[in-house]
Amino acid sequence: MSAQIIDGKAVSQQCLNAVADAVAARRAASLRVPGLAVVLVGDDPASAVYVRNKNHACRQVGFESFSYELPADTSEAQLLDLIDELNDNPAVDGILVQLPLPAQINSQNILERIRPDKDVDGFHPYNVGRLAVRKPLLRPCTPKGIMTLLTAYGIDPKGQKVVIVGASNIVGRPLALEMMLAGATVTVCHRFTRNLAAEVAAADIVVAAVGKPKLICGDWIREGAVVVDVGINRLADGSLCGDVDFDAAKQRAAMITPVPGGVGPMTIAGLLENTLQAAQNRD
Ligand SMILES: Nc1nc(=O)c2c([nH]1)NC[C@@H]1CN(c3ccc(C(=O)N[C@@H](CCC(=O)O)C(=O)O)cc3)C=[N+]21
Repeated sequence: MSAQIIDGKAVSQQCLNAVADAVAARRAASLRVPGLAVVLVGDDPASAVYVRNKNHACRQVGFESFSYELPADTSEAQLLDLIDELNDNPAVDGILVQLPLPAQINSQNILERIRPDKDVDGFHPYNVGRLAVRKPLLRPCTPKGIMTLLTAYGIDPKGQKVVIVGASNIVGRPLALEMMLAGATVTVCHRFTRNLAAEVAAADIVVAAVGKPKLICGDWIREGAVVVDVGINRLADGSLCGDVDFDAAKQRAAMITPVPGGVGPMTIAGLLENTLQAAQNRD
C-alpha cells in the first residue's frame, strides 16, 4: 500500500483565493485593504525563505505589505520602538517578527510588546491563553494550517489518538491545544520521552515538529495512520527533508504530507487568514 499524498500547496492556494475574494469585497465596500508588517532582524536562512514566500502571497491576495530588515546588531530597545510604531500605525493590521532573534534580544519581551489584536503569529501570551481556555482569537499559523489541511482531506481528529512529537511554543504546544479543542486524545512527546517509537506506533495521527531530519522511522508508523510532517530541514546537498523518513512511512500510512509542499504553504495560508481576521476585527 502507498499513502495518499496530502497536497498542502493546493489547499493553501484555495485558502489564498478565499482571502483574495474577501479583500476584493472589502475594496468594493470602500473598506481598508489589510496590511501586514514583517520584521526580520539579521539573516537567518529559514526566515529568508519564509519572508520571500510570504511577500509573494501578500501580493497575490492584494494585501498591503510592509517589510523591515534590520541589521543583526539591532538592540532590544530599537526593536521595541519599531513595534510601538507599528502598534500605533492604523494601516498595519498584522505584525510578525521573524524568529529566531539574535542573542542580544529577549524574544519574549518582543512578543509581549505586540498588541494582541495585531499578533497574527498568535504568540502573545494573551492569544496563547485564549486558545488554552477554548476561546481562541488569533491562532498560531502552523497549527491552524494543519487543522485546515486535515479538514480539507476529510480527516476529523475527534476521538482519535494524536501523537505530537515536539513541544515547541510555535508548533507542538499550540497544536496540542488545537487538537484537544477538536476532541482528540493528545500525547505530546519531547526530549525526555522514554519510548518514542512506541508512542508513535499507537497514533491514529502523527505530527512531527522537531526539526531533525528523518527522526521518525517508517516502521514506527501504524498501518493506516495519517502522518503530518512539519519539519523543513535543509540537507548538505541543498535538498529539503522532513522530520519523517517519507519513503518508508508512505508504505504504511494512509495519508502523508510531503516536504516541501505540505505544511509549509499552509503556515502562509494561516498567516494571511489571521491578517484578514485582524483587519475585520478592527473595522
Ligand atoms: N515569527 C515567525 N513565525 C513563523 O511562522 C516563522 C518564523 N518566525 N521564522 C521562520 C519560520 C519558518 N517558516 C516557514 C513557513 C513556511 C515555509 C514554506 O512555505 N515552505 C515551503 C517552501 C520551502 C522551500 O522551498 O524552501 C514548503 O514547505 O513547501 C517555510 C518556512 C515560518 N517561520
